[in-house]
Amino acid sequence: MSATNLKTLLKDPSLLETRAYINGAWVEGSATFDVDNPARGDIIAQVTDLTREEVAGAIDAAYVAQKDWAQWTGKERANVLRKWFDLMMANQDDLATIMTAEQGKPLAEAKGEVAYGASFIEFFAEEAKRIYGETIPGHMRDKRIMVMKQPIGVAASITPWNFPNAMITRKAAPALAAGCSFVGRPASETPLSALALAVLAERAGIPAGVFNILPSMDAPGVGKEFCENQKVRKLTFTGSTNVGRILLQQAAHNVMKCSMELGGNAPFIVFDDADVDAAVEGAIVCKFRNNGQTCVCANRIYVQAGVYEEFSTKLAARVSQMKVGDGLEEGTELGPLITPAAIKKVQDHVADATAKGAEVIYAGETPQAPGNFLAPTIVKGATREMAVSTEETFGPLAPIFKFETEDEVIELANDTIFGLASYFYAKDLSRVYKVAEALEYGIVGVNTGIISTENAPFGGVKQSGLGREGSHHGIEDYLELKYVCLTV
Ligand SMILES: NC(=O)C1=CN([C@@H]2O[C@H](COP(=O)(O)OP(=O)(O)OC[C@H]3O[C@@H](n4cnc5c(N)ncnc54)[C@H](OP(=O)(O)O)[C@@H]3O)[C@@H](O)[C@H]2O)C=CC1
Ligand SMILES: O=C(O)[C@H](O)CS(=O)(=O)O
Repeated sequence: MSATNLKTLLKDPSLLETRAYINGAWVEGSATFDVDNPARGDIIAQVTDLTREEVAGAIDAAYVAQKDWAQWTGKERANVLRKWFDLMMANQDDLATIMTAEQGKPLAEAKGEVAYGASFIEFFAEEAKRIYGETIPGHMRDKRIMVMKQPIGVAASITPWNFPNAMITRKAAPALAAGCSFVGRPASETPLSALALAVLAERAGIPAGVFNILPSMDAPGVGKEFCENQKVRKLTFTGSTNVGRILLQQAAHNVMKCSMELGGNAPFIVFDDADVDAAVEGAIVCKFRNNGQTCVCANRIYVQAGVYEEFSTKLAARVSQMKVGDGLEEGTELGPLITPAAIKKVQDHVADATAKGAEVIYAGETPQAPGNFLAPTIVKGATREMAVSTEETFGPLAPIFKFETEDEVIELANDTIFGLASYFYAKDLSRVYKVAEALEYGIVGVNTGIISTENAPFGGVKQSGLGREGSHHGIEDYLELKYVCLTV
């Protein structure tokens, strides 16, 4: 397998930045860390490794810059955000190539993520002009009530490796639109996509200090700085529930306003009255997007007895056609997993399920190559006693559970600490309405396996998170309400 030689793959090699972006300057740290290509195992870049103290300096700059940024009119902020959107779309191919090289997803998916990420900037550029306050009838004859919405201040962001572009823009776009400044620490596996966003933010004219990208291997130290630094007023995190808990505990001391997009355990339910072929296609996109490495992927597939065999057979046949390989190569549908540890977690779930009675109905052939490849596995006869029923697999394992009744599957689907995304296929209108109401999740996909859009409020209930990202709701988390009581 040849070395990646990423710069040679780009139309604009200047997008491949390895320095931190702080206060409008590109900063070399005293140390660097390696970024590798999960499909080939080779090192593709060495990125500045900031210390907690250097991150604190970036927060100082963001704090100062935010005061002026908040004075810009909504339209002025909208204009630079729109330019950022236009630059992202003009550089979509290069941003996708950088993403595939560091994260592994197939190029087509990476291009899709760039467009998805850019859509949040486009959407919130528009919202920047529509941050309305209100007046409320006074409670006394000489009183008038006015409600203002003001930016909360410096917003700190910690994001995962699985969507290294969109998870950042889904936070930075509403933050900047609201008049906040932004300090973002990307995952150590995927800093290059974040730094390329900073290159384009600078070109768009976003003022120095308003948008900062702070690569660092010291995730715990940076997290503590974000939580303990009094100049930070907002923490927004996307990642596992375990890390979300740590951050919430740390943020409690300063009573920090937090948004949490955490882990999932999505049920994907197929009722007897479903269009089975549509359900199979929905299961493919829902289970195998990013090779199963998304928080909204189907983690448990429940199929009603009447269509259980038909669905299982058709799903196995469809998955057997999917190509596993290097995301930079034409035709690849399933890229590598992010690390060897991610492979082991999937293998452990397969071993646990088969040890407890599950039947493997498809096991793909993993390419013998240096990358973190793992071909998909489908099992049926899954039960709630198996790890895959309570733990998020985050990889290419599709466990099929059989169920008999609607009440039974609702109980099974809701029996989890998570509550992010859920999906079901059915035609009966009464069933659709009742099941959508009964599922304890922030998101319900009906006759679809993909729900991601900037137009909708994305987020979870229970231990899948706090707050919503996207839609007009998404900007509220970056605003404070101020009640002004006027005596006239
Ligand atoms: N609800 C949602 O929208 C999403 C949820 N997730 C969930 O995240 C998990 C997979 O993503 P993964 O990246 O492994 O999740 P992690 O929670 O391990 O990591 C997420 C981010 O947090 C950082 N981090 C890790 N430990 C700490 C700490 N103590 N303090 C501060 N930051 C820390 C990581 O840094 P580093 O990588 O450098 O260690 C990374 O940047 C799954 O559970 C998935 O469901 C993922 C994406 C979206
Ligand atoms: O990180 C994730 O899994 C994303 O939130 C999923 S989505 O927003 O692309 O659906």
